[in-house]
Amino acid sequence: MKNNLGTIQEPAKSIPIRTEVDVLVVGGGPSGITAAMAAAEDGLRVMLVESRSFVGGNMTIGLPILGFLGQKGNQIIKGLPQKLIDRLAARQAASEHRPCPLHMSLTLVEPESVKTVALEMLTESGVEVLFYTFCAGVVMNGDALNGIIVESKAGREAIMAKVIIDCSGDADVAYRSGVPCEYGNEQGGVQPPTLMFCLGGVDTEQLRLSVAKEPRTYLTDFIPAEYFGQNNQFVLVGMRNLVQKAQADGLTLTTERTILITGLRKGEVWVNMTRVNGVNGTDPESLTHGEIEGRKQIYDIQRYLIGYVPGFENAYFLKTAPFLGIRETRRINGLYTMTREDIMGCRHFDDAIAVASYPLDIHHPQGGGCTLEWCGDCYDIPYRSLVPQKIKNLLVAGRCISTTHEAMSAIRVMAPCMAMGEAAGRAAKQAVRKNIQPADVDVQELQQELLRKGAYLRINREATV
Ligand SMILES: Cc1cc2nc3c(=O)[nH]c(=O)nc-3n(C[C@H](O)[C@H](O)[C@H](O)COP(=O)(O)OP(=O)(O)OC[C@H]3O[C@@H](n4cnc5c(N)ncnc54)[C@H](O)[C@@H]3O)c2cc1C
Repeated sequence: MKNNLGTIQEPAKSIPIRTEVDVLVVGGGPSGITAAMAAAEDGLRVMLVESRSFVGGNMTIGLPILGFLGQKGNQIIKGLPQKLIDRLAARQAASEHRPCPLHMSLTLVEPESVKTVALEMLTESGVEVLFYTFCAGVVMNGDALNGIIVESKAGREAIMAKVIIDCSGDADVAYRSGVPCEYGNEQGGVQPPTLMFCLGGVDTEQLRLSVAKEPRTYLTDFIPAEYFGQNNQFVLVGMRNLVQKAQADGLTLTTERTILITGLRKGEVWVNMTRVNGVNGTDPESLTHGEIEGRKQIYDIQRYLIGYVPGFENAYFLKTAPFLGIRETRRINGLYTMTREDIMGCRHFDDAIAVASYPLDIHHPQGGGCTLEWCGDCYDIPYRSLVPQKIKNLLVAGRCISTTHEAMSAIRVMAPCMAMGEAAGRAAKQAVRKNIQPADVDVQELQQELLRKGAYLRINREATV
């Protein structure tokens, strides 16, 4: 509460039950899409509730998918996430997994196609998708959930489910049902959000060849200049000297670095350079401030790119992303909390359900800086980090699983989020079939199923085909 206006008593009332399902997935971002598809694979009744009018979450804001390849160059995310990429690639809407010295790999996707193709795959899997519906509460039964309460144009309704998978990114279901959650670092600071935007008319050939030929003028972070000589689709991070020059010339730029992502369409570049520190992604007033401030920053960033960066001379504004990109909010306390040491120690877990390799990548909650640290190989994501404390029939997948602030900065990228979603969906399916709780799922059986279905794990057990 930010004011002293007090509270009112909302009168208790009966609300209709919209439907009853076996598995309910809340949130249709990278983790929710694969969670729902996996849970529905052999006939369970699965519903996916999404507050927006499309699926994809942050896959629709102009970002490359990071995390398919590991630091040694091998592919570590396969299974359903790869199936989505294959389907997109068949429509020229995804690139191959391109190696990148900074990000390990990037997989470019066309945001509008993500919305269409992911929705097609969900409906083909038999998932009932419900758009324009926000999960606003929970229906508790002791330490279990009977369902959730949703708000929509139809008013307030309940959706009942045997197992719920929270893929909201913000742990909305977990938080509302009383799972203990953390927020940000020790001082409560979270990574800042970014309103992505897209420019057209960019000569990306001139951009990359300028960097390759004049590395001292166009200094890049971590990615050697030769890389740009050899790759025509890329993420460019750096040119700090140009940002400083533009700032000295009077432009307002809130980040220290230039971050550009080539689009799949010729001449398109997505810009990841707005930053609004201090936004709380779980508070509408703070989110609104983020949208207003992010939008305000675009004008000077555009002037900077056109005035200082080669290839942007004829660039023009195309569009902003459909919403402010939120990097970090709540994280659940689960049966195991992943730490920085797990990431940097390339830790193996007996209950591994996914393998990731993305570095620790913290956009500082204050200032415009960023810290990156690589472990040199891969680390496992344990099943226990998807199982929340306290509430029985709930699983969590995506960026809000049980990690520290630092570990979250590594596991948050979209390929591992999709792999977690697939594992959570398969675990939920097993829980419903056996009438057991997610915490009691036979993890070896889950791992076998993941391997059989094409996922990648570092365990030696052979998949029984
Ligand atoms: C600016 C920015 C840059 C990034 N850069 C990259 C990058 O380059 N590559 C990369 O791989 N990753 C990147 N990330 C990280 C990555 O995008 C996210 O961590 C990842 O998308 C998280 O996936 P998710 O499924 O957990 O959640 P999300 O992608 O956030 O999806 C959550 C979904 O749930 C829905 N939802 C939320 N609450 C409710 C509710 N109560 N009821 C119903 N629906 C709800 C939302 O509408 C959304 O569709 C970046 C993130 C940001 C913000």
